[in-house]
Formats: sequence, structure tokens, C-alpha cells
Amino acid sequence: MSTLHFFKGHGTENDFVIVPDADGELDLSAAQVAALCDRRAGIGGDGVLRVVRSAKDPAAEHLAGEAEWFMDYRNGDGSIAEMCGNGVRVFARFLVERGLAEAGELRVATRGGVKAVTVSAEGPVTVDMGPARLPGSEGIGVDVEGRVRPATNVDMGNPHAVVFVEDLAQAGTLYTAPTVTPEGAYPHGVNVEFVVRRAPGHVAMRVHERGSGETRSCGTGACAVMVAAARADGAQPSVTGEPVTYTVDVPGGRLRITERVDGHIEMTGPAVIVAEGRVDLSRL
Ligand SMILES: N[C@@H](CCC[C@H](N)C(=O)O)C(=O)O
Repeated sequence: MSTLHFFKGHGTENDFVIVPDADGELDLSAAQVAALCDRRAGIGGDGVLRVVRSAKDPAAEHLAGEAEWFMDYRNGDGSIAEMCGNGVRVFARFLVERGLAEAGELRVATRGGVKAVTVSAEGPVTVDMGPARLPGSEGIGVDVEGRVRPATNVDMGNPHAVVFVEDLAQAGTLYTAPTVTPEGAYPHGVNVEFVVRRAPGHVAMRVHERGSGETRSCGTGACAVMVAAARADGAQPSVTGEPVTYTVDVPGGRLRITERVDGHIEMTGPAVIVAEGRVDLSRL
């Protein structure tokens, strides 16, 4: 019997199975990750966060001097993604609650680089996501109710296509991935955000995540949405010298996203650990 000690946590209901593996002894296959994330036959989650010392994982050993811990993030289907914004906030909360790091500012290694995360004792968790990249949106579109609308292509370390709609119901069921054009625009897949405006500086979104399907929140997605909305509103802090903050509502709660004058995107929201248990991997 191979028993795995796990925790469960979420950030605005983007939920994760957290697997402590300080010394990098676990080799979870994609099938095992998918089985853990299965909401009926497994624990259930949008993804898995393996908590490993940077020095003990080949993907992060080069970052060990900057960050003691590496977030090995996997999507719900077992695929690897470069970055998970809610995941890194939940990961930092876990480190602090388990006494593996002090509250305050700490650094977490990810496949998207080292992220500075600020954890308050009971309150919100803020992550400096670094700058967004807008590699060009020419020709990129998302099918909305049978009609292709132009989308904003935003890279938050992982890829996003952001499309504005009048009503979030226009996103449809999202049981399957939205159609993004042109075919092949995102050879490694893409996260798609549907956005409505609520008020100046306030938007709401739904997301279909690459590798996880529709989720209740996506941190990198909320940052991509904020940047797309800010640019559409003519706001660019690096030019105006004024930071810009947006409230982004997601089905699972609310995130506050600030673009600083240096271009870095900061995301703030709740992150909680809600359960702990053991699972027999051979039964999944
Ligand atoms: N939920 C995450 C994003 C997870 C990765 C994404 N599905 C991808 O494949 O890029 C977040 O909070 O950012």
C-alpha cells in the first residue's frame, strides 16, 4: 500500500491537492495527478501543488539560492503548467501554516521563476506575479455564441486569451474548451477568459483553464484580464507613472489586481488550507 499524506486548500475556490514532498522522493505520474484531482473517485481539485525543496528537484535546483521551496504545479489532467497564481498564494499559506516559512514576505520557486509572496497571519495573500507580456493579439479570436470576437493575447508566464462579452452566460457551458482562432495560434494550449465590465476599475470573469476545464477562479487569468481591461481603458502605469488597481470578480470570490509603475502585477486575495488526510494511491 502506498499512502500519500495530503492537504487541501483553495484561493477563491480554485482548489488544490497539496502534497508535501520536502526531499523530492515522490514521482507522481500524470495519471496519478489526474486521479487525485478526480472529484468523484479521488480527492478532488483543479490541480496538484507538490511542495518540494528547490534543491531537491531538477526543475528548480538552479533557483535554490533564491527560494528554499519549489511549487511543482500540475493541472487537473496531470499536465504541467508554467505558473499558477492562486496556487502560489495557497502554497505560501501552506508553508506558513506548517511552520516551513515565516509569515511576511517569502520567495517561492516556480517554473515561471521566483515569486515574492506576502502572507499575513489570517488575512489575504499577495503575490508579485512579475510583468505581463502582450505578445500581440493580431488575428487572435474566441468563438462566442458562434461568432468570433477579437481577443487579447496576454502572457503571465502561461498563455491567456481574454475576450470581452456583455454577459458571462455568453461563455456557454464551458464543458469543452472554447474555440480559439486561428487554429494553431497556441500550440501548447491556452486559458480562455470571458470578461464583463461591472463599473470603472471593476470587472467579472469566467475562465476555461487549459488542463483543468472551467474553474471557479484563475489567478494568472485574473491578472491577464486586468491588463487587458486596463489597456482597453487606456491605462498604462509605466507611461502615466500611476499604479492602476482593478477588482476582478470570479465565480469563487474576489481578487484585487494592481499594475505597478514598474510593470509588475500584484494579486491579492484569500488563500486557505481546509483539510488534511491520507490517501492510498493504489486505490485511485
Ligand atoms: N489556476 C491557475 C492557472 C493554472 C495553470 C493553467 N491551467 C495553465 O495550464 O496555464 C492560476 O490561478 O493561475
